[in-house]
Amino acid sequence: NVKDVLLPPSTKYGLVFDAGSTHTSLYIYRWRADKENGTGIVSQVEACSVSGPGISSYADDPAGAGASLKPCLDRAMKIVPAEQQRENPTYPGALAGREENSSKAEQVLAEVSKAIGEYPVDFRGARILTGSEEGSFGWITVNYLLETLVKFSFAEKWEHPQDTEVLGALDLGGASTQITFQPGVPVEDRNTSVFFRLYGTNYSLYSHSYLCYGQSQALKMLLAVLHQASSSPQIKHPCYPQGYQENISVAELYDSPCVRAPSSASPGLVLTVTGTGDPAACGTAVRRLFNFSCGAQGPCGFNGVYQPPVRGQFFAFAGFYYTFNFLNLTRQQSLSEVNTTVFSFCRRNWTELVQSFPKDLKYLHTYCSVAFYILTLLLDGFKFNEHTWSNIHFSRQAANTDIGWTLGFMLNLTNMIPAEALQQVKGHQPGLWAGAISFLVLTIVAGLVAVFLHCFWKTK
Ligand SMILES: Nc1ncnc2c1ncn2[C@@H]1O[C@H](COP(=O)(O)OP(=O)(O)O)[C@@H](O)[C@H]1O
Repeated sequence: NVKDVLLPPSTKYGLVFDAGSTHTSLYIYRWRADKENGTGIVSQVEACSVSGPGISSYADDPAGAGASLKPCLDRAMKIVPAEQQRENPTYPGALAGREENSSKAEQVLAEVSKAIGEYPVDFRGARILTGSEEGSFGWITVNYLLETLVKFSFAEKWEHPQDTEVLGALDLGGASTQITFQPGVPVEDRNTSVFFRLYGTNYSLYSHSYLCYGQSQALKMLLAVLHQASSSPQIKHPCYPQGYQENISVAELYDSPCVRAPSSASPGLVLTVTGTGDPAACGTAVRRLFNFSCGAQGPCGFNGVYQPPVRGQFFAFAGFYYTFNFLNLTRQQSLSEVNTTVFSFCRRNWTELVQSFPKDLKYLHTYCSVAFYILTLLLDGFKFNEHTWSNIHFSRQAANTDIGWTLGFMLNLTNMIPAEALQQVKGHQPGLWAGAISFLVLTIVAGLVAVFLHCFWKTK
């Protein structure tokens, strides 16, 4: 078995931080050499949520970012056996985000590295992931976890993993969204082309990350569009439930580069946003966030970005999952059933919603907007249609492990998915084995910070 051969001789742990635009988590992974029990595949032990918002919110308080990680690091130290912390104390680190040269991001990174340095782990430094890496590592995670499922369900296929169709990955974060898949045609635009050689097989992927098209920023853009269409500080919001009302200042609404404030707007002005619960108008408003015309340069996603037609099965996770899960739409319902559910949800009034879902108040007012946003993004943006719709699997987890970039990042860092076919390495290059295994022994910490807000603040 491919994966068995690569395993370290005992249980190892890897820690990866994911500091997103809206939240931060520490993922604790474990893998073992034990053939009978789990055949050495990586599994997630725990995902610890750092209290408070994403580390990126700490751009003006880098020390606070370091301190915010401590409860999760303490938790990890309880899980990873003490002797392992000292014997195998290497934890590579990384920082998820966009702009490597943002000085604020660097400061946050430095503080975070300092905080991790106080723990008995060998921290290898954090770095910022590009949007394309975020998409690609998500794709590796999905396909690593799904291969495992194939192994157990379709032993035959496992013998010939190259016969198994890889899955595409759809990730909806707070600030950006990524689409990554293996198209049936050559990728014509080098900027969106990603190449991997895994287990001796070549994968030529399409991957693109759309900045500002994550869930939180999209909702902000939507509100800005509605504000600019209204001539008064009273904004009617067709995607918010009837009876829902909130106030937001012009300064808060335009605090990100995803939305450009009109010159006439005075920052101190407070806007009153009132829900009208009108699904048809909501759909129309959401479509205004996109430019769907492709121009002359061939197939595209949206805003003129090249994209070959979607192909194969897809996993849609993070923001794609949360809202669809809330609406009970993660069971492969048909597109028409999804539309009916979303329309009728959008017509429910706020008082009734609050009574029905008292535990979901944090996001309750957003579910209609986000449902329309997801439908528009997938159908008009990524160009799924009523036939390919059924190829999208809305999931948070596979094999008891959260789907996101962190696992793929760790697998890549620890070289757990080798580029070359295993027989070759095994048969002819024992030295590489020692190298691979000792590298595995150097466990992990990784990941920090989607630096959106920094970038935003920096560009301000
Ligand atoms: N339970 C939930 N219901 C609805 N939306 C959610 C829920 N949890 C998180 N979100 C939103 O989903 C989006 C994506 O989440 P996540 O992938 O954690 O973002 P990031 O990593 O960019 O912080 C964010 O905008 C976040 O606010």
